[in-house]
Amino acid sequence: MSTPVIRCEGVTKRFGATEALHGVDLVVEQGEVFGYLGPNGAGKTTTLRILMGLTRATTGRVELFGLDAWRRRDELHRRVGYVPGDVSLYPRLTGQDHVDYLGHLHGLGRPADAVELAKRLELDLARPTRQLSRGNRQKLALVLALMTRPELLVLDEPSSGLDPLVQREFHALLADHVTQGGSVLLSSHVLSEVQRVATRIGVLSAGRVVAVEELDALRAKSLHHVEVQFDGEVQAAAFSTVPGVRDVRLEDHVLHCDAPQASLDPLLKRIARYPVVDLSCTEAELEETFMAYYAASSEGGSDAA
Ligand SMILES: Nc1ncnc2c1ncn2[C@@H]1O[C@H](COP(=O)(O)OP(=O)(O)OP(=O)(O)O)[C@@H](O)[C@H]1O
Repeated sequence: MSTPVIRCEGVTKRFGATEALHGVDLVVEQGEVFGYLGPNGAGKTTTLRILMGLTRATTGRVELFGLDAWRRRDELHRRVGYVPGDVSLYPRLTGQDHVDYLGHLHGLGRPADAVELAKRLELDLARPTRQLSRGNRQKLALVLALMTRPELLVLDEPSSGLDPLVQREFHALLADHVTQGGSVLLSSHVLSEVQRVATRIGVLSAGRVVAVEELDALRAKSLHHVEVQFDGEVQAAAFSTVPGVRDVRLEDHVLHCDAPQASLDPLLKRIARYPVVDLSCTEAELEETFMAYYAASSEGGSDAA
């Protein structure tokens, strides 16, 4: 197997009395789009800053392409494009000035890619950055990260300020990056932001990775809302005992419950034991499935952690 693009083992990070990370293990393989999910304060930004060599892990092993993320950070910066959550730009310089400066640092001259990328994201490179909205600053940071054609993109909540059409183009850019052999780590506090692009997700809760899952596996667990009207009295226990079925409620002979795909067949067989008047079954949003499985483990991931 090839060397992972990212490998974290037992990573802890202490800020004085606060321990932000308590033994993070994470592996991202080449060609993956990995969604790093967690509530505010869970430690996502801290992990990303450690990966970028901007701060040092208190303990543990952190490697990019098999190289130590802290000791080899200068060399690694040339291979990684990073978009932080709070983009810092020179206020008086235009987007094009930033492009030219970074192009010069990377020995790229005047990178034509940047103009094309800006066009795709509908960004005007001629304006001084102090005039740019939050979304446009994010777009410029993305252009700057992508124009050097990095092997890995590390993105901290990258699309939160982008409108839906631009988000679609942004996802297409990520897909192009992966087609060309690149990899992506993107953090977010909502699944909906990463579900269209990520192939795997890791869930960070209060400084610990509590789950890593293929997105397809999460889809297979996808909850269905089931509602059944019976012709007479039934007992909740008849349905709550079906494995996987959750949140069983009975109101006036109407059953409401949630069931993952795998539980639908046994649940329907149980329902069929009673006279049914009406029935509906609708698939929940993936975000809802995600919250149902991980909300409990994500509680307590606040800034007070
Ligand atoms: N420089 C610092 N000094 C002290 N505490 C810090 C520092 N940076 C982060 N923390 C603390 O570490 C924890 C994790 O913060 P971090 O910013 O990594 O979380 P996050 O998951 O990125 O949250 P958000 O989604 O709100 O950006 C928080 O409790 C935060 O207050």
